[in-house]
Amino acid sequence: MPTSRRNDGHAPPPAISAVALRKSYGDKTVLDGIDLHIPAGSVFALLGPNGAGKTTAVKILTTLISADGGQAQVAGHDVAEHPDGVRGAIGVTGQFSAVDGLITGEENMLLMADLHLMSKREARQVTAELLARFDLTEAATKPASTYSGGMKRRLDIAMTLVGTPRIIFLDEPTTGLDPRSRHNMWGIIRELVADGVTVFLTTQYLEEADELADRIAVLNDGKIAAEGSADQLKRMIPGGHVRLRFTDPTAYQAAASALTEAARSDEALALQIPSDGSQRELRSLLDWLDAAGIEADEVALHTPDLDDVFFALTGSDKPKETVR
Ligand SMILES: Nc1ncnc2c1ncn2[C@@H]1O[C@H](COP(=O)(O)OP(=O)(O)OP(=O)(O)O)[C@@H](O)[C@H]1O
Repeated sequence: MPTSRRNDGHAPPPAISAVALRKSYGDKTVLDGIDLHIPAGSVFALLGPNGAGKTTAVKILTTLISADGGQAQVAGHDVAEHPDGVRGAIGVTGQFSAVDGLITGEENMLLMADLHLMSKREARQVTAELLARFDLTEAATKPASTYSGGMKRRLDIAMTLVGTPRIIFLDEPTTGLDPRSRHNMWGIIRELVADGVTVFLTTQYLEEADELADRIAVLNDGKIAAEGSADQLKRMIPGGHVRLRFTDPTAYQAAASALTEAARSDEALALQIPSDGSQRELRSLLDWLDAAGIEADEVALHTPDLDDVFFALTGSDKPKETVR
């Protein structure tokens, strides 16, 4: 579910925008002209298969590398012309965390506060507040190397928040976390957005984009293959169907001969009938089965999910076990 707040009905000015952004490594074009328009206070998810260029896009927008072409503005600053302005407005937690394992969580935080030129008193106060907010008070005096993966990610985000950035880049924030830690992280991201922070997220998890993002862009072959809300993307591709499964081969054959538009699976005694998932279509199918005296043992409705969209747009095969 999207998490951003929009109270006044007006489109807020973009927190991040890019036009025709390009980047190549040697003769490999990684970004082939991408446009972005990310309103302040929203969550944007950049999805793409491994190697699609997600991290490259994050690196350009966070001024770590420069683009070969195009323009980008972050927090109103041009990334090429005013990188310091961009850096002052953003927080970044990447796949390579800034956490130093040899020192304690608290010391990591104080170090960060030092980098932000805070007074000792302010540093201690901000550190205590953030450690409490991220449920790290108890572990504060233990070396960060002893933390679990979820605790390290929480510390990483807490360190990012020391400078109260208004725009946060999260490069695969939940990769490698167990489901509980992942859900905790989603809660943290929702809280950030509730405070008005803009979140630019890259993720390999379609469910994560579905849960958090107001808008999702699918990066493929250096271009944005599609962009929209999760619902808009799901509507872009066909794939909704009703699946009928039989145990009686005669009933299966009778249904298969009459329902000519159905895709057959003779081995599984199953039929897939294209459907928009509406009550009307479902009722007419069930009425027809009743009238014909055919009984299916299982009726299942499949509406396209983000997985279908992703696999359709990136041209990759959907793993067999997720085909329903
Ligand atoms: N410094 C570099 N020199 C040469 N090639 C690079 C460099 N950095 C990235 N690449 C290549 O650019 C492509 C995009 O990489 P990038 O890390 O942006 O992808 P990604 O979408 O973030 O992938 P993943 O999901 O695996 O993290 C890859 O083919 C990668 O090998």
